[in-house]
Amino acid sequence: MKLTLKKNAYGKNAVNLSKIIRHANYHEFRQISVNVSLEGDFETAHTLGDNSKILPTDTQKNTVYALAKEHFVDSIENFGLCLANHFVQNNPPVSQATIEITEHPWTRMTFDNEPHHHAYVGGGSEKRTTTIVQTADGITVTSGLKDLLILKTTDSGFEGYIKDQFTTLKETADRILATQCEANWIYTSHDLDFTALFEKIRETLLKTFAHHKSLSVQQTLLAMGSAVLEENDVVNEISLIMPNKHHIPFNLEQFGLDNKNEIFIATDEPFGYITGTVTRE
Ligand SMILES: O=c1[nH]c(=O)c2[nH]c(=O)[nH]c2[nH]1
Repeated sequence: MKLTLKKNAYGKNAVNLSKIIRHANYHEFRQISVNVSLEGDFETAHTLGDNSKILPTDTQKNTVYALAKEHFVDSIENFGLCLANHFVQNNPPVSQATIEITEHPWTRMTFDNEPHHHAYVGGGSEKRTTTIVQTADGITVTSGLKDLLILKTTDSGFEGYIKDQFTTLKETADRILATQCEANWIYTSHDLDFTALFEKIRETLLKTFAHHKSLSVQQTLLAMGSAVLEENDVVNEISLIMPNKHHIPFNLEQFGLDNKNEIFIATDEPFGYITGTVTRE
């Protein structure tokens, strides 16, 4: 029997790095987690144990720290582009480098409307993300956010669905809509103001979620993705993951009380899992 090694990749995950950028009048603090993954001509490492084409993952990790000194100065996208280019350009066996970066946000403490010089508060669950893929054919930049907790207390309903012998869910024209949103969008170029675009796209996602008269998570997901594409020529496609974090009205009638859509059980699991990709025709 002849067996072949198909797709293979290797790299270093969770290279956790923090950086102080000392400006004249304040310290900027950044914290990121980097995954490096290389693909290419690594068959003989698997078949013969010949490591002559292998750049050790330990070296990959060191490269992230070393290049951060000069090159992690603004967006995670620009740092990712620098890393991907380094691995492809300096290692002939590498045909594809994939760099994933997650940024853990820190914001400066503010007292009497004045940001403190060097003290920070963690940014909560939300994280900014990017994935850079570089091959001989080109570079793709996919950016996004994850663990963005958003909720609205009205302008959301869910009615008119299939009912069968197992249906117990009550139709509602007024419910809580809550999700832990992940979004990933693909840029048409790798020469952009990534931070300004991130802020703009995040704002569009939030604004659309807030203003949409939601008949379902599915409908809101499409509205959010469509708004991003309509407002940003430099985005080709966006994928959204919007788990439905249920808040179920609690039965107060058992205590002779009327629940006017005020008291809910917040349930973590199970949760609805709604995903979708919106693209240009
Ligand atoms: O917006 C929703 N979409 C569904 O598909 C669904 N299913 C469900 O039980 N509740 C909801 N809500």
